[in-house]
Amino acid sequence: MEVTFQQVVRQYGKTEALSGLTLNLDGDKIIGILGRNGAGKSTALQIAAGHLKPSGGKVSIFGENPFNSLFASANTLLVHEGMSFPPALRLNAILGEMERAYPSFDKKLARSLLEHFGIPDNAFHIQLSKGMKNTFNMVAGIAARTPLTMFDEPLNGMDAGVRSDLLQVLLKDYIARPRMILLSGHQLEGMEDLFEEVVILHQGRLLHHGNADEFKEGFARISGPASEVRRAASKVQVLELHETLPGMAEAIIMVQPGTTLFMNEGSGLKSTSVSLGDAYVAMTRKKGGIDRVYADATDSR
Ligand SMILES: Nc1ncnc2c1ncn2[C@@H]1O[C@H](COP(=O)(O)OP(=O)(O)OP(=O)(O)O)[C@@H](O)[C@H]1O
Repeated sequence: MEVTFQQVVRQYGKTEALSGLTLNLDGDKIIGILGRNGAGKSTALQIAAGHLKPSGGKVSIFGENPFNSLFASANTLLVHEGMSFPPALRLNAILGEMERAYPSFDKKLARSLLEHFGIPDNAFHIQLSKGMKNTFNMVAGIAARTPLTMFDEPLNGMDAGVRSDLLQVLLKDYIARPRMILLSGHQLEGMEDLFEEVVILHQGRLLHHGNADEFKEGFARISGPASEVRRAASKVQVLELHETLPGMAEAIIMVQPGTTLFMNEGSGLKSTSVSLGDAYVAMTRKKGGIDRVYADATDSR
């Protein structure tokens, strides 16, 4: 399984959603596709699924251009909130259609999962609540078992119980039948533990691609008395530093692989790990952050 983007550009009028994205993914893995709002994640996934044509560059999925490719459409599935199904079909009939479209679709698994989540299979898709729609879509995506399955913000609107059950079943099914799964999202709780690799997009380009654990290990959060945090931070690359309580501060810093943070005993400093979500947000935050925006906006009054 190989997905490659070479210098891919995608324009929407004057907006450039992808500005020369180059990325190589291969192997059966669960890969997190992360990035701030507007970074180009959905556009990249829609291009990989063959739903959108790039304005420039080359994309290949299983060695083929996915756009208008029957082979690619039978072997890839993009699950997203805007998925639409024929309004006259009940859920059970939609599952029947998916079974015909995807050779590895497991209808029995899909029906059992719908029953578990209390979604009647004689309902129409349009009648479902937002969380139920996304649950149905994700169930269909898991049961399709396409060699490349992509989920774009799949967990929106779901309650915590449904989220954790779906992620558990996704992991179980992936272990039983490995395939390439791309997962994008902002609410990463529960999801980030599944990622073997992470791809971080920023302003339509690739900012980082690598092993998820190694990426996380490249960051640390130090907190404690503000003067001590500033002293420790002066020796390393700091992504973010702000006051918490009066006289106290915390910073997110970059840590070189294989190095240990040296902190004076009795300094009151504490070092903790940084979640994947906090790490990529810190990495892509504008200088000064929201504190600077607020200070600048209110200074002149
Ligand atoms: N149909 C469209 N028409 C015009 N501009 C679009 C369209 N779709 C996306 N864009 C623009 O392309 C850029 C990338 O959007 P995209 O949806 O790919 O980002 P994203 O990383 O998925 O964002 P989010 O996390 O907010 O969903 C944004 O500037 C967006 O406004």
